[in-house]
Amino acid sequence: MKRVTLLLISLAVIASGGIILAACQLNMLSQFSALPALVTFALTILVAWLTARTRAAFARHDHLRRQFQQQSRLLQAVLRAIPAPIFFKDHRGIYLGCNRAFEAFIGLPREKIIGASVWDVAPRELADTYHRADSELMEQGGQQVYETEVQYADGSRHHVMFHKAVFAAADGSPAGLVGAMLDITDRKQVEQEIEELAYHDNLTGLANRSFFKQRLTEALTQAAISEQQLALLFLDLDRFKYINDTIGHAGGDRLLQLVAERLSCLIPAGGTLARLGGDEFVIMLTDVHNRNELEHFGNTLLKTLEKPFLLAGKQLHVSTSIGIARYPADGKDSSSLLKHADMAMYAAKEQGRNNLCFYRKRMTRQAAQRRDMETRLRQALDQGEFALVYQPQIDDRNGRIRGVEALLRWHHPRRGLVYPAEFIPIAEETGLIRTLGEWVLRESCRQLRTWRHAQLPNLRMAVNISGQQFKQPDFLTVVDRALREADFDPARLELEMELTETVLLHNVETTLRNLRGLKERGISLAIDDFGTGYSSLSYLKDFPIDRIKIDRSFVGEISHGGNAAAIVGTIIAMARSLGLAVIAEGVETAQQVEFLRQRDCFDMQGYYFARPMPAAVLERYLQNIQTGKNRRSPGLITCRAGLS
Ligand SMILES: Nc1nc2c(ncn2[C@@H]2O[C@@H]3COP(=O)(O)O[C@H]4[C@@H](O)[C@H](n5cnc6c(=O)[nH]c(N)nc65)O[C@@H]4COP(=O)(O)O[C@H]3[C@H]2O)c(=O)[nH]1
Repeated sequence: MKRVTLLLISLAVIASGGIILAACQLNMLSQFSALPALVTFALTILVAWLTARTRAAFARHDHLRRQFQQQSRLLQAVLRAIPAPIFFKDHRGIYLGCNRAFEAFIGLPREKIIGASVWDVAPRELADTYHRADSELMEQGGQQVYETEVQYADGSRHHVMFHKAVFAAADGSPAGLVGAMLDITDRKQVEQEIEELAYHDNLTGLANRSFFKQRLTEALTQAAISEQQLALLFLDLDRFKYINDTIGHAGGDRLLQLVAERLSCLIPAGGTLARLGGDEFVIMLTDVHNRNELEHFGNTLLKTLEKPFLLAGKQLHVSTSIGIARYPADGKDSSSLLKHADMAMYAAKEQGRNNLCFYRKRMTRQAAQRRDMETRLRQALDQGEFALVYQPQIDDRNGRIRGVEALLRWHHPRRGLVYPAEFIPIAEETGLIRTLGEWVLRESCRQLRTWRHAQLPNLRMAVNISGQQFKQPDFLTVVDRALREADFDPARLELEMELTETVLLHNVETTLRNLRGLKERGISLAIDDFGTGYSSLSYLKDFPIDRIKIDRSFVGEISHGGNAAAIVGTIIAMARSLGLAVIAEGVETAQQVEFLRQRDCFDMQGYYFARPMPAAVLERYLQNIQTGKNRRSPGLITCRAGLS
């Protein structure tokens, strides 16, 4: 019993770390025990081994404790350094810890957060949402990621992405969750900007074409389900290109913004306004009941845009053309509706602008013809389908032909004779006018040379030059080539141009250089269609013009009362005071001739005297003049309309 007690004491001493003491005690034990020395030795070894292990265990435990403390400090430092709010909660949703960023988000110190629930730190509604999300995660396990907008304690709002994950207890059961909130406000902003760019027009802030098409497609689906009507109004500002050239691009942009603002105020609920590009706007109206309602709305738009715009302290008047297409009558999908509204808008322009027009099926046919004309026009020159006709210009004092105006005709293989009003605008749009214009210039010069060789009277040749040709930097080279080829006296060439502000303002330097160059060559210049459009008096003074042509629309109205007679009288008086020659075109009646005579305007051109005629017919006429057969009245110079 005594031995056993001693042994136990030894072991206890060894366990308490006293290895030498234990060895002494074992020694003592061996002294007054009867245990053999070998057993004593074995016991001593065992005790020593156990002692070493115990000490190692103590040391390891101590090391682990220190390591744990160090790691814990490191973890705290890492958490503190992370700018994103981080928190952890137990399975009941009680906060176990968080970092500084989370304290800033909640607006409470860590001590107050730990031990609290989400309802203690967030407004009730938000707390409910967070709790729902947390419970879901705890039930399903794994991870949870979602985006939401949150308000920080300082009042600032942020877009955040929550990343949450469940952590497990030692037995593997879910013990709680850890969450991090990544601030994605900047990314959201960039995304929004990209979306803005993708869906909105950045000049006006309105929907752009692709967004509009998307909205339209959705609205069409809806309209099909609810069997409702829908309408598109396609708006295009009249003469916007001219306005843009006149007031500059910054002014043009500002005008478009003002137009967008005015239109925005008129869009009813459910409607969408978009800018498709340039000066094209489109409005979609849903739940449309009848045509009258649309017409009324369209007229309101026209009137609203008619009111002057204030730009850089100046009033600017614009007008608009509107085309209307309806669902389901005029198209069932977004592309055809847009196309048809666009066609109707073109028709509105053709009908004199500042107008609205509903789509009709024949417009599709006309558009196809126009496209066909565009294609054919490109080949027509090579195929020799163009020809010039010549309309005499008369000196009414003696009935002599002073000159002729060369007018272009297109002998279309299927359609027959096509007049310039139909194809010149297309040639101008497509740029083909440059080649065509050069051909006209060369052909008219060549014709004049032929007449000279045929000993026919000296004539002046008036050739129409499009603004586009005139703007070309190599325009003078083209003129020189035509003159050289025809060995032609430039003094007998008169170039007629509609010198609109657009032509003159666009690239003023080239325009002036070309005008001076023509004058240096002795070519005279006339302003065509004077009084219409935007020809302004200042050009008469600033540019080297020789002659103005009074537009036939005024001449035609002379005897109908109204302003036309006064305008014609004023143009003649003004031309005279500026020392310019003047010719009246479109003279059709004896009254008109008389009116012009009384105002000392003797240069005339018009059906009263002669229609435009092919060169061969004109030659016969000129020969008759020489032989005295056509001396009586200028009115006798006739030509069947079919020839013109
Ligand atoms: N109602 C009426 N009309 C009359 C009368 N007398 C002449 N006309 C027509 O008036 C137009 C006069 O030509 P414009 O003012 O230069 O107007 C021309 C001109 O601006 C343009 N054009 C014609 N040929 C050319 C060309 O070779 N190049 C360019 N760039 N334009 C051309 O096309 C316009 C129309 O030419 P056209 O159809 O040949 O029409 C011609 C002519 O046939 C009349 O008494 N009554």
